[in-house]
Amino acid sequence: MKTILLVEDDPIMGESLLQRFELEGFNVRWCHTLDQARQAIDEDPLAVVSDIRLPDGLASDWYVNLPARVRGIPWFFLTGYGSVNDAVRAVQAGARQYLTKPFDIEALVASVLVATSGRSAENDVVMGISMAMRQVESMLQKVGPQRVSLLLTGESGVGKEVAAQLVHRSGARGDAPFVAVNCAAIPETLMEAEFFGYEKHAFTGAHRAHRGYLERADGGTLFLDEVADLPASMQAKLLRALQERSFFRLGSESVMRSDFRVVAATNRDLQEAMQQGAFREDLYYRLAVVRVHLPPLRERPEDIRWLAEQMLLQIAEEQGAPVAASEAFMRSLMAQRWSGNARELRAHLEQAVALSEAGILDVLDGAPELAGSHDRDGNLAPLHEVLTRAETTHIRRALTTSNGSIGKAAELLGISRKTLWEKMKRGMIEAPQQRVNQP
Ligand SMILES: Nc1ncnc2c1ncn2[C@@H]1O[C@H](COP(=O)(O)OP(=O)(O)OP(=O)(O)O)[C@@H](O)[C@H]1O
Repeated sequence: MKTILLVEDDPIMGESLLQRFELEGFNVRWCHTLDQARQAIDEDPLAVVSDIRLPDGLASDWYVNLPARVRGIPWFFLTGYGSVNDAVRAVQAGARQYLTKPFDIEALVASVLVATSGRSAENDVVMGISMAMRQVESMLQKVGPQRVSLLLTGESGVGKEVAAQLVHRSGARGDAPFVAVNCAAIPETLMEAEFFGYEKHAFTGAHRAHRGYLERADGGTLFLDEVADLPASMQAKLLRALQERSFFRLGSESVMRSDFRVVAATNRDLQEAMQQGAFREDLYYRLAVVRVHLPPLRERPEDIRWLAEQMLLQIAEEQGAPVAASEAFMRSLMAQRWSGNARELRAHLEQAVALSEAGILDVLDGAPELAGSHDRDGNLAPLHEVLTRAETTHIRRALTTSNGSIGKAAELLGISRKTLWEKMKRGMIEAPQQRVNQP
């Protein structure tokens, strides 16, 4: 049974939380004192929602002294203004989040739902909780096991690769390969060799044989990102290989066979590319047996909070240290447009965590450029220094969001490529390495 432990001595607050969580289908065990809670915690609830100050003591003191296994349950603390420090201490010891009263019940419910779905259901939501993304996700799960070709469309950073991986997981054996190829990042001269592989001595510099992407994807998924960037010659060769399900390594005459599913992705308008003759129609129909469009984040604001919470959990796991965000911080995220979509959100969160104290995110961390607004003696820094720092931070953020592409970053920033170059040179900012292909 999905039980939530609610520890709250205020009868009105307790009653409304009880009703709200029951509405979500949870069974709620409501305790009014710490003493009652100490007994109820042994019933292994899915999550705990607890006030800090209770008639018989501080819930945060109780929490920090619990064994790690119990602290690993998702705990949410509700605090009045006076007990924020206690809540922060609890978060540092592993609690999921604290919300300052008066808080938004919907926000608490959304966070609890995210935290508990990961523990109870095998089929977690992966793409988003908005209606649009739920439809996307159910479509992906439906086509998963069918091994038909799939074309994912949507702006840069919306999560097309995440979608491709979901399809891969829902269709293939657990250990089947997922080979991701960024078609825009491979020089045209190397393309054939990278896709089809080559034999030793096939060309000058081929010191040993090499398995191409098609071969490596055998039994699994070949993910062709930025597929619109495939040059015409490669489009023709790829089409042939897909149709015949076979190909030759460069320098070899023996036919290679490889059985894989193709998932292609593009942020460009392929219809237009076809009309202009830049993309082959026959290849399009080969790739787009099913077409799924991922809408931009600004069209589904209800996913922002959900995504941010997923990402903060991932970041905390990667860093091996707890991360928690205040409600004000979450609201500041929801107020932004995220033209770089999930990728921009992720970059923003990583930066906020890096600049935060002990992984606790508050509104100021959402504007990290202000972090250096005082010198060591506490004096205000000159305006030009603060502005320069803000500019540098923001340019770095755009470059991360654009995956290192200067053209895209300039577009996001609303300045010309040349201006961006100049600013990067002046601020000694280097573009991060573009992600090439990760097998
Ligand atoms: N549903 C999600 N949950 C968690 N993280 C996500 C989700 N969707 C996207 N992200 C994160 O956002 C970033 C961009 O996602 P992804 O690479 O899938 O976008 P994309 O649409 O393939 O971008 P591009 O078109 O530029 O290749 C990644 O860091 C990814 O982990």
